[in-house]
Amino acid sequence: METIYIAFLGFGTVASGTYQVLKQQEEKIATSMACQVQVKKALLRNRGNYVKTAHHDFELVDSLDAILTDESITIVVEAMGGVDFAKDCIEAALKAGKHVVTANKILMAQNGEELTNLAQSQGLALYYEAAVAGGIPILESLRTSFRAEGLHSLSGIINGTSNYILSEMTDQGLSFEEALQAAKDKGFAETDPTNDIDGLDAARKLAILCRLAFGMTIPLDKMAIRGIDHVTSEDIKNTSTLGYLIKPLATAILDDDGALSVQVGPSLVPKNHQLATVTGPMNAIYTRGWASGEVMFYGPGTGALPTGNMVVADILKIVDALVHQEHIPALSRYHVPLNLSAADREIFANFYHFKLLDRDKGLFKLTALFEKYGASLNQLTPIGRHHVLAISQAMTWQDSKELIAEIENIDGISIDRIYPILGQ
Ligand SMILES: NC(=O)C1=CN([C@@H]2O[C@H](COP(=O)(O)OP(=O)(O)OC[C@H]3O[C@@H](n4cnc5c(N)ncnc54)[C@H](OP(=O)(O)O)[C@@H]3O)[C@@H](O)[C@H]2O)C=CC1
Ligand SMILES: N[C@@H](CC=O)C(=O)O
Repeated sequence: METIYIAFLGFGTVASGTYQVLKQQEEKIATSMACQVQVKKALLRNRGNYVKTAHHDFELVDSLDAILTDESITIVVEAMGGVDFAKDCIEAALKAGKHVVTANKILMAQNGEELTNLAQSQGLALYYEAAVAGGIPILESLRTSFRAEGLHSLSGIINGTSNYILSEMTDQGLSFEEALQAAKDKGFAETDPTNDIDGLDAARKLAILCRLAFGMTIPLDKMAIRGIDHVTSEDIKNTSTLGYLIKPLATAILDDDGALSVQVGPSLVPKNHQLATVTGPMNAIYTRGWASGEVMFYGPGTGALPTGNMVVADILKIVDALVHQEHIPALSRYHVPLNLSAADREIFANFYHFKLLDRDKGLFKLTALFEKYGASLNQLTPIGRHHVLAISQAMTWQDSKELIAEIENIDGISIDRIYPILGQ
């Protein structure tokens, strides 16, 4: 039976999960693929950090060349993270004629198009299923199962740390700081959790999703990105009384003219919506399409085995094509020129949390202002003595900012919060 050899670049959480799946399912893989898949080498930066307790049957090497010049190695798995060195390694591996699998979301969000083009020009695979929502096979589903679908929108909970933090604040009454510490203790958060909290991690994953779902490559500076660190327990309580949960959502909505609106940030999800059931560190991607209707993909967004399972799926896709001498399909969609919403990051609906210091005077002025912007105060609920919550439909982000600026100038009102609402 033929053997296909692979090499790891880095051997941390994802690589060791990948190795574990390959070893544990060795027989099943060999039988179903009519081919054996074996790890031959792993590039390590610091052998001292390598966990010796794990049994391994591959060679540990210190230089990339030891992998690139080994002609028996067909597939390179980049599992180091970071941008510059990882990019150099992937380019070098492709130029050396090796197929590449990576879980690197930062690199694939930033340089995905360029690297995919390089792989395609070489007739090689560059697969990165594990880069978005770790254990959920969403990218391949978008590429294959939704090939003929015209998606209208995609909303995802694609950062497990921020979902865990907001869930703990909602369900256990923890403060933001307590919930963040718990996320660190449980290993969901990155070593430096800044990008989990400020929305950048989810924005990178959304950029990758949009390439596969809508064919558009979106630079991160064109997205409206907000973090979850300003969410307070009071907001959670107040919005809950109105029937909403605050969730870390990444959303892309395509309008009838083909313009995409993209945003990431804490958003209000009606309690009876499927995305409201996605709690703790779990991830989900909810799509609405012309033909498929509503579909939700749900699963773990992180962890050695779930993520390793997706890396193995990418490896086996390549193995399958090699064994059957088939063309290697590119993990990309037809390219559509970037077309962001004319209204610049339109938000379907907004939620405002006001403190009316002088209730009667404030309310009068607030209603007049909303009228001026063509928005509606369609849910106005006093909470406590001076709090009022209001929801206005379908405002643009630019209008929202202007409205807020005007509100802040009114005596007797202080605006505390603004949250978008998941489009119904
Ligand atoms: N963990 C998860 O659940 C998920 C991770 N990912 C992505 O997968 C990738 C890997 O993540 P993860 O496994 O968690 O990271 P880890 O930190 O656990 O592992 C990274 C490994 O790469 C090694 N490494 C880093 N830089 C170099 C280098 N210059 N040369 C050689 N080896 C190097 C590290 O070595 P050393 O020990 O010396 O630092 C370590 O062994 C990242 O891109 C991450 O974003 C994606 C989805 C989920
Ligand atoms: N820190 C990330 C891990 C996976 O990408 C998250 O919390 O989702």
